[in-house]
Amino acid sequence: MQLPTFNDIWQDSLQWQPTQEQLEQWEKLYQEIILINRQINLTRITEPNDFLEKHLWDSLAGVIGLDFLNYEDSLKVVDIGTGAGFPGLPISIIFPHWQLTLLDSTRKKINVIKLFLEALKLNNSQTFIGRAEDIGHIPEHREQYDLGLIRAVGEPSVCAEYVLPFLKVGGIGVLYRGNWQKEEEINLNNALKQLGGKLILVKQFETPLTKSIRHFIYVEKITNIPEYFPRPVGIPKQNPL
Ligand SMILES: C[S@@+](CC[C@H](N)C(=O)[O-])C[C@H]1O[C@@H](n2cnc3c(N)ncnc32)[C@H](O)[C@@H]1O
Repeated sequence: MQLPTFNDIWQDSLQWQPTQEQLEQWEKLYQEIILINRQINLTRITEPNDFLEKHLWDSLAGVIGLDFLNYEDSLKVVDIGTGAGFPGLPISIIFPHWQLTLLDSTRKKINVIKLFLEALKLNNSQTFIGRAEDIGHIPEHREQYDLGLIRAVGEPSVCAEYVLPFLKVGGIGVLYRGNWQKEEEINLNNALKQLGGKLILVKQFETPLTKSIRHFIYVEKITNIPEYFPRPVGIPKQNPL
C-alpha cells in the first residue's frame, strides 16, 4: 500500500504545497509505521486515505497558514502526548529549521518514534518520556517553547493545563479538536484565566477527503504561570480547572 497523491488537496484547503522531497519523506514515514504497527499497536489509522487525511493533513492544518507564526524563525515546538508522532512528525518533516520535542508518557511509543527519527534522518527532533504534569515543572522544558501542540489527549481545559507551562510568554498553544462546543469554550476560558493564557482564535476546517469538521483552538500565553501548575499527575484529568 502506498499513500495516494491528491495533488490538489493541499493547495485547495491550505493554500500550500508540499515539495516532492517532503512527499517522499511522508511516504517513508507511512511505510515505517505500517511495518511497526504489525508488531505494536501504534495507530488504528493505517488505510492510506485515512492516514493522509487524519494524520498528515490534520497535523499540518493546525499550523499552516497562521499569520502570527514567523515560519522563517527557528521555533521551539513541543508535541505533548505525541503517541505515534502526531502532529509532531509531519511538522518536523515540513519545518526542518524548527526544533521539536516529541513528548509522551509511554516508553514503548517514544522508543518507536526514535526509530522513525533515525530512519527519516530528522535531526531537528528529540523525544522525551514522561507525564506532562511532571515535565512541565522541569526547567529544561518549563516556559521554553514558542509553540505547543496537543491532539487527542484530553478535554480542552486539561490540554491547556498541560500546554501552558511549556510555553514562553507570547508562545502559542494549538489544541486540535473535532467538534467545538460553546460550553467547551466557556470552560477553556475559565481555565485560561488561572493559567495566564488567552484564547486568540478558533479556526474551523473541512477535511479534504471525508469533509469532516475540524477545529484548531489557538491560545496565547500572556503572563507567567503560577508555580503550582501543572498540578500533580492525574489531577488535571480527575479535576479539570
Ligand atoms: C489518544 S493518544 C493521541 C496520540 C497523538 N497525539 C495523536 O493524535 O495521534 C494520547 C497519547 O497521549 C499520551 N498521554 C496521555 N496523557 C499524558 C500525559 N499526562 N503526559 C504525557 N503523555 C500523555 C498517551 O500515552 C498517548 O500516547
